[in-house]
Amino acid sequence: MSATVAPADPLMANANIASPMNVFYFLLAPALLLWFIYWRISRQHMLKLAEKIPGPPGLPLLGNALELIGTSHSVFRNVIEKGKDFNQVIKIWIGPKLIVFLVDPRDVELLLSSHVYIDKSPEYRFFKPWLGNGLLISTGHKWRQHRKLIAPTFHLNVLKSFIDLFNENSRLVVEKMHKEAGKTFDCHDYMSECTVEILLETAMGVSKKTQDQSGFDYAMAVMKMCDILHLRHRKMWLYPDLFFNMSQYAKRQVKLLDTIHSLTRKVIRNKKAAFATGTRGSLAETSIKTAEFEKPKSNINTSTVEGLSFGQSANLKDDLDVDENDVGEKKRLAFLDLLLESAENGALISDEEIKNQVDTIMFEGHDTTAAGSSFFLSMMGIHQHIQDKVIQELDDIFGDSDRPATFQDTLEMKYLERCLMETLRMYPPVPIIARSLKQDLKLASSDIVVPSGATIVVATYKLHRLETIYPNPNVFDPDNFLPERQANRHYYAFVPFSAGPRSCVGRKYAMLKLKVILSTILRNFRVISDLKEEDFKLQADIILKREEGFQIRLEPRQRKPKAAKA
Ligand code: HEM
Repeated sequence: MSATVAPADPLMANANIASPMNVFYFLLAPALLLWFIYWRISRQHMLKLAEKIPGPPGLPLLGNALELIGTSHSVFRNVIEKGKDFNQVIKIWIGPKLIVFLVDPRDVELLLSSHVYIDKSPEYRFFKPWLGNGLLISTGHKWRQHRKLIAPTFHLNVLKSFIDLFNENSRLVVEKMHKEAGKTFDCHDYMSECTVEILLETAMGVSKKTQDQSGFDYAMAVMKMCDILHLRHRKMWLYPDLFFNMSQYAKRQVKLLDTIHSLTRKVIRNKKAAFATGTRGSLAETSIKTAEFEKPKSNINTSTVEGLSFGQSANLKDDLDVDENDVGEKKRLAFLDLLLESAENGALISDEEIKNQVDTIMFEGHDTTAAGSSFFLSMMGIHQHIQDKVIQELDDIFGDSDRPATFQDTLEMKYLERCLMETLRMYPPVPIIARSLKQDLKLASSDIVVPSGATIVVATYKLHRLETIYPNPNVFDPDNFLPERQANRHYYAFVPFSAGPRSCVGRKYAMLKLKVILSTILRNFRVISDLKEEDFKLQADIILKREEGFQIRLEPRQRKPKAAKA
């Protein structure tokens, strides 16, 4: 038997029905419905245009999201496999998010050469706590202003003055590698440490002489921060800040960022004090001795593909390609010094922004070069006949001397340069470049219009392996970068450093540094790899790497004296 108990006071019953919670739920349902209708209508344009873009089939609501679950390597392999059926443009859905991949150089040109499509995709926000509004993620007026300020600090004339530091650090890494001789080891650790050390000295002016424990801690923290960022890109459940902040990685990130930002602030503080007391020279270890600038010999650097020496496709000019004379005496300053001087003169950039820019350079300059050099050494280890030719070239330049490399020597490393470019073709350290579209983009290769609101991606890895552009694209062939072959290719068919207004500002720096480090290693060792390229387990979190590490062996080698000239 059950009894229904009537409320003693009917007024109380009405009050319960109209309680704030009930009103909230009562209004929530129609509000959600209205929002959903608005959301659907606002996406009509995108959905309509997306229908015309080819892509693999997906599931309702989830789209292709399930294909991005698995180990980093299996996801990479899966994506490459699925992409084989599409040679111009591919669409995927990750839930409600539309992502469009470009692989045709004409479309890539349209996107990268534009001054309109310069906004980075939302995933770059993971970098925010570290890099703030640095060059990599900023946009609009701020980005333009800072890019204009920073590009001249990477001018070749400035970079030439770093050669001694590149040599010194290369010598140190060779010394350290000697203890690995004969053993199989992961060369990435060595390349990583060496590049951070070089950046500390060249970008921030923290010299080894004045460096204390904080310099070492900083280098370690930069490397570990990169690991956390990679991990966050790999694990989708860590995408929302809410979940990430609850994870152990967030706590670790806070500690690492404390180490990193403390040193950046300290260096900026010291340099500013030195500026104020007029003792800048002693602290700014990287200041430039203009008298040391060498002019290249007239027969060098005049080919139609001269840009190659510095990682650019033929005929592609950007804001790093100003004439030597365009960079006046005042601009011949190292990175941090120039930024501080600009701030001193009341310009454009606050202390916080300077910190963001220095942190950005440290991040961008580190992992990319470490991956590029490790892939290069792996390639040398696998392709012995190609390594023979590089070694021959180096012996022709240096003979049995162990003198440091000069800028002039780096220009003569033509074959090594081709091997480096071929490495960047097959294993571009930045395997995709992503933008957020704020306006529709009509493609050049077809009638397709990519709608605003989509994330648009240049699939560099795939672009660099198109059979229509590179015959035998999966074969390591440095002759792909012979001047005549390069001249006959679309100049947006090779974009390891991106291109156009948002191209890599450190391109020339990277090429010069890599030539010095890699030539120094190959003047001292022969590289051997027991693994073949088919064994590589590639993973592309942010930077392309090998899941199994970059395993190589080194054997000390005897340099040959220069052959007597006839
Ligand atoms: C092999 C080495 C390198 C490769 C392959 C590489 C590649 C790239 C690519 C593809 C971009 C465009 C990224 C995007 O749009 O999402 C980029 C941007 C950038 N890179 Fe590099 N990079 C390398 C080395 C360096 C070095 C050594 C530095 C500094 C010392 C540097 C500093 C930067 C900066 C500041 C940007 C942002 C530029 C802007 O948005 O205006 N990079 N890099």
